[in-house]
Parts: sequence; structure tokens; C-alpha cells
Amino acid sequence: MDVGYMKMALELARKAQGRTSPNPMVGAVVVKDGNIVGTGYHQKAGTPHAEVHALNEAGERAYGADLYVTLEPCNHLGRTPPCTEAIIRAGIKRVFVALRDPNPLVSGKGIARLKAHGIEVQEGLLEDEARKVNEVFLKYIRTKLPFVALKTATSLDGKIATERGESRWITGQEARLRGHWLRNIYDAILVGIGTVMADDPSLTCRLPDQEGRDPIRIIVDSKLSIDEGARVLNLHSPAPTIIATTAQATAEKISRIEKNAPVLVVNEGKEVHLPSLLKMLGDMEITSVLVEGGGRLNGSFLRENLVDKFYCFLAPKIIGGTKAPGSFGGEGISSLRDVTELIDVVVEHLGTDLLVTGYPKGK
Ligand SMILES: Nc1c(/N=C/[C@H](O)[C@H](O)[C@H](O)COP(=O)(O)O)[nH]c(=O)[nH]c1=O
Ligand SMILES: Nc1c(N[C@@H]2O[C@H](COP(=O)(O)O)[C@@H](O)[C@H]2O)[nH]c(=O)[nH]c1=O
Ligand SMILES: [Zn+2]
Repeated sequence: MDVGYMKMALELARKAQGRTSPNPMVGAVVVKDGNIVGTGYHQKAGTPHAEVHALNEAGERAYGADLYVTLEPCNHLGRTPPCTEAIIRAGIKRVFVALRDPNPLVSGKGIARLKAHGIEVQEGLLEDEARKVNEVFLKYIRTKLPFVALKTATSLDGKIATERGESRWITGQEARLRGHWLRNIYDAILVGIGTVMADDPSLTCRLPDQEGRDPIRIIVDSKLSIDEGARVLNLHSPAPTIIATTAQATAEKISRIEKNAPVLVVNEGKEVHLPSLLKMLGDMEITSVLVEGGGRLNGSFLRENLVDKFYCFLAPKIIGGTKAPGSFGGEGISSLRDVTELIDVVVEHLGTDLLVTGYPKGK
């Protein structure tokens, strides 16, 4: 039954997907004599942690009960009081921890404090699933760099548009809906100025019955050539648009654009230096980014090994033509030794389309 309770805690954690940044998603279940007496999950940074919600619901029944929690209880005073204190005060007898918290403020200290108060702690129950739920947090808390996901939507022959640039739509309704779901769970969406020029996209999250939220929009535009009339500069969205450019941008154009969007001058030189941009975004507590093209920008992210996860939507269509743009432009490789291979691949059918999700080998 232990596995069942931890599965429930993981499901609870996932309920806050895309809403807890820069914190992890955490779920907790209190069990007394085989009955679930309290459940909870962390809903938003700065609000109570999962354990506190579950213990509040359990009340007196927490005394002598078991607690199942998907991440090691915190033991530091952050924006909320330490969970170890709450667990000890509630009289919990035994704690199952799926995964240690790599946050240097916590890692191992939470468990040690519980043990020091005579509480039995069992680690590692469904650890792999717990790791996956928080793949974003686990990268961010260790590196302070955002987790980078990259989404492509192509024909079977890897084209993102016809040679004349027509791209709407290659994939169908279900696939595009999944694309909006991704915008709902990643902190930011990042596209090149080429996509802005070609599609004039809104980059907003349009899910049915408004359940979604817009990601922060980041436009990589090395010469600040974006048009003031671009849709991304004229949206009424709770999320900002940020333009990342280089010192080639003129002060005059910067002051014009800054009326609608902050302009980050990342570096000198011809192109925006992507690792520097990612560092700046991490410093702004942006913990995850969804790169959505176009082909040239995708090519740069690929070549510089900056992608942590790929979402490749494939339509059963063939566009053909050497001049039609592929999903990863820019520099190529001469030897297959340098190919980017995906592991832990999952294939899903979405209507008539496929979604191939995977992680670059060796990342
Ligand atoms: N062309 C296709 C896609 N194209 C996605 C483009 O990168 C770009 O994000 C959209 O054109 C932006 O539109 P907006 O933000 O919704 O206004 N994405 C898809 O999933 N399928 C396709 O066929
Ligand atoms: N969300 C979460 C935890 N998050 C941990 O606490 C840190 C944030 O602390 P604070 O600023 O006080 O919210 C976060 O970086 C992570 O290490 N811990 C837990 O015991 N339970 C929870 O539900
Ligand atoms: Zn806590």
C-alpha cells in the first residue's frame, strides 16, 4: 500500500503544474491506521507547503500517523516556516520521502532533523517518478539555469513550412492543443525574430475554458529589428514580452520598443549569446523555457547542446523541396558521431499526429 499512497502524493503534486515556480511541485498524504486522514500539495511559491496542508487537514489524527511526501521536508525558514517543525509538532511517527531535496538549504538536513526527533524516515519510494515530476526544479536549483525544452511541429520530412513560408497548419487540433498545454506549464516561451516576422504570433496560451496562463514571451532579436506593430508588443497579457538583443541595437530603437517590452542587451557581437541569455533568465527566477523555433534558433540551441528535453510533433504529411525550411537550421554536422540522439523516448498519438518526446543522450 505504501506505493499507492506515494502515487497519490505524486498525483497531488502534479495538480500545481506550471504554478509553483521557482519552487518544486510537492504532494503529501497523511495515513493513520490504513485511513487517509490528510492530503495536500504546494500550490504557489510563498504559500504553505504540501506537508502543512496535509497536516492541517489531518489535525489531531496526525498523531502517531505516517506521512508520505514526494520531496524531503524543508528545514529552513524561506518564505514559509520549516516543514520539519510542523511534522514534529503534529506527532507524526514515520515519514516516507520519495526524493531528497537537492536545494543546498535542505538536502539531507530535513531528514536528519526528523530522525533526531525519533521519527522513522524511509527514503526512495517511487524516487524515479518523483525526480521526473520535478525535472525542471532539479535542474534549476542545482544550476540556477532554466530547464530548456524545445518544441518542433513538422511534416514527416521535417519541414516547418513550405518553401514560401506557409505553415498553418501542419499539425492538427489535438497536437496544437498540446502545444498550448506546454505554454501553460513552462515559465517562458522563446522564439526567434524570424518566427515573429513570418507568423506574427501571439505566443499566448489558449486552452479551452481559460484554464491556462500565458508564459513570459522572450524574443531573440540580435539587431532589434522587431516592428513596433508586432502582435507580441501589443497584447493585453498578464505575462510580459522581453526582447533579447545585442549591442547592435540603437539607443533610439531601444527606447521606442521599451514602451511595450523590456529590452535586454545581452552581449556585444552579431548574435545573442544564448548561454548568457539563459543565465540572465535564471537570475530572473525563470526556471523553465519552451523554445518554439524557428529553424535557425532551434539549430543554435541544438548545436550548443542547450536543450534538456525535446517535444517533436509529427504530422503524417510530406512537404518536400530542398528550399522548404527544416526544423533545425544553421550549422550541420559532418559525422553521425555528432548526432543528437534521444533517450527515454515516449511516442503518443494525438489525432492523426504523433508526439515524440525525449531527452538528449548524455545531458
Ligand atoms: N505551424 C505550426 C506551429 N507553429 C508554431 C509557430 O512556431 C508559432 O508559434 C505559431 O505560428 C504562433 O502562433 P500563435 O502563437 O498561436 O499566435 N505549431 C504547431 O503545433 N503546429 C503547426 O502546424
Ligand atoms: N514546495 C515545497 C518545498 N520546497 C523547498 O523549499 C524551498 C522554498 O521554500 P519557501 O521559500 O519557504 O517556499 C524550495 O526551494 C524547495 O527547496 N519543500 C517542502 O518541504 N514542501 C513543499 O511543498
Ligand atoms: Zn516545507
